[in-house]
Amino acid sequence: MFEKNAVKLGIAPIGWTNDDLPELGGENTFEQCISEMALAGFTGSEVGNKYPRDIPVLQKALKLRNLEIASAWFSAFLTTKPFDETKTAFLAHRDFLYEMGAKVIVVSEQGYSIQGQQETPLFAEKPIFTEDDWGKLASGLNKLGELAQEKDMKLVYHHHMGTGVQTTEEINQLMEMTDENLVYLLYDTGHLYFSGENPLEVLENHMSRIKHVHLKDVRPEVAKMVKQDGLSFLTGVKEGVFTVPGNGAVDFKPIFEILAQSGYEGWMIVEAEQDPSKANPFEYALMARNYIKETAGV
Ligand SMILES: O=C1C[C@@H](O)[C@H](O)[C@@H](O)C1=O
Ligand SMILES: [Co+2]
Repeated sequence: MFEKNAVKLGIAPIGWTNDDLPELGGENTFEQCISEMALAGFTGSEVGNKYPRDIPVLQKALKLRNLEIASAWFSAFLTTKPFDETKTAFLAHRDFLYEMGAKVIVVSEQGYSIQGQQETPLFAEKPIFTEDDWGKLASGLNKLGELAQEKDMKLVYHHHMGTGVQTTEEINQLMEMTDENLVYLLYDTGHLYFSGENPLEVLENHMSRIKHVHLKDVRPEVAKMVKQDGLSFLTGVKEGVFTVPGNGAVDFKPIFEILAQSGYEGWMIVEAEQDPSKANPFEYALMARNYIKETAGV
């Protein structure tokens, strides 16, 4: 399957403490979270709201557990705010990640996004970008991609439910409109499945630009309920739409095969936001680790 040492496996803190819904996992500490990640067999993580921002403190806590920072989420507002506002915030984020040794920067456009709105129906009210929005987004991302390149880092774009870049068509458009040497793609299995896309089609279309992977699974009955009952993204999360790979409807076997055959190198991050009082994060982290070993051989 994968070449030896080609991929590194991480897990996002969002299963322990959820930045979008701070009431989920408020009781879980930073130390518990990173200790359980390491104990479950992961060597990397993204950054959550409980992580110390003091670089030496964070580095020491991670080193003790043989963990690295793979990346962290950045919200861009290229369609709705002056470019310089996003640029200033991006530079601070980039420099923090650079100091932490990360090689990729996760960026998602949040202009007009409904992902953080508790009551807005996800499928009915998803934003659709105008030509002007697309132009601002593409040129802004190219500029941010250049800033990432200054530090020998890569900008990886996170397509996301409830945003203007969600569907296969929108991902294709973004990839066409941006510079292939400046803007790369984060491939998130769960968002594609939830949206009703074919995850394999997106993988095959854009393999050469995929430089970061989120392994997220979906409980199909909850996804169906969110669509039929006009629920919001966050209600879907609270109801358990997402879970760890192997516990839902996404077929990971062909996904791992294509990634491996294409020579993918980089992080695969398990990312399963769900209510930790219903889905014990350590138990689910172990389930994910075992499933990846069995299915992907890493
Ligand atoms: O990468 C991600 C970060 C989260 O904040 C987001 O809402 C989640 O769904 C995701 O895929
Ligand atoms: Co993700």
